[in-house]
Amino acid sequence: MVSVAELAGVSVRRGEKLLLDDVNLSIDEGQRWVVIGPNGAGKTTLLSILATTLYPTKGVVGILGEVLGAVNVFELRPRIGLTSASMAHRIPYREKVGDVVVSASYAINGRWHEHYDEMDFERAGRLMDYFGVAHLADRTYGTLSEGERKRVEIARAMMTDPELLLLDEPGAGLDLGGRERLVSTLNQLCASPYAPTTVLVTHHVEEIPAGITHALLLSDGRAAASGPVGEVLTDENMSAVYGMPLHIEQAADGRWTAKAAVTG
Ligand SMILES: Nc1ncnc2c1ncn2[C@@H]1O[C@H](COP(=O)(O)OP(=O)(O)OP(=O)(O)O)[C@@H](O)[C@H]1O
Repeated sequence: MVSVAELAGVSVRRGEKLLLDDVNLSIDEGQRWVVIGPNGAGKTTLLSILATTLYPTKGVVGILGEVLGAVNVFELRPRIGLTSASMAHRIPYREKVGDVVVSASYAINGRWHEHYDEMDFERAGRLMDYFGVAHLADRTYGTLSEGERKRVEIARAMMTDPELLLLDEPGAGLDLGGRERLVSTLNQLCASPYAPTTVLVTHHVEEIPAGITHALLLSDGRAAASGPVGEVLTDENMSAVYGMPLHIEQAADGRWTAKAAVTG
């Protein structure tokens, strides 16, 4: 197995607070991970480390064969695709959708005078097609619905053909239709042998695509459980982390549901 990310004894401290506390994690090529846990558990902090935008206070982080702190992160970042609320906020509202996607090859927000090859435009076109936003190529990003934006952001994150794809709460703020379209897109992506190793952060088990293979359950900065998704998303683990009796189920089509367990 080729390692894509390896965290050994990783802690992040800010003042008195431990945002991550001695986290160990090993992500291999081809795996599809979900990171789940209550508000403030450290999910975004963990994703920022994987995105190389945050360094740990303690511990060692290996990403794509390089050690964080001993590598030029600007060379590493094009190999990592990221969608997150803070990335999305940096996309100019007046930028055309086609330019939002193609400009990822220069790792910039907003086109200026860069030169793009025909191949860049072809790839952007194929990705917009794949994520169902090709018809929006000439619209400005600011005029899109939340669901359309999320799919454009994922197409953009895939533009550099990343080896690691990080998706931070892509379902946040979507209505039922938008969420279902997104899950269906992610199902397709996770099932593809050509898709990069993926790490998805979500609050809702209903948003976990069927092809997810592994899960990390974070609680108060610590890894409460990690490993194959079926072994991590159990009634016992989820109830302990959320502090209430929960019942978790995976349907035959791979979709997960969670609800309060009926007691008494
Ligand atoms: N600079 C900072 N100083 C102190 N505490 C911080 C700082 N940055 C983040 N935190 C705290 O660290 C904890 C983890 O934050 P993080 O955003 O990683 O959690 P999360 O699991 O992504 O949360 P959510 O589900 O609410 O998005 C939170 O309690 C947050 O308030």
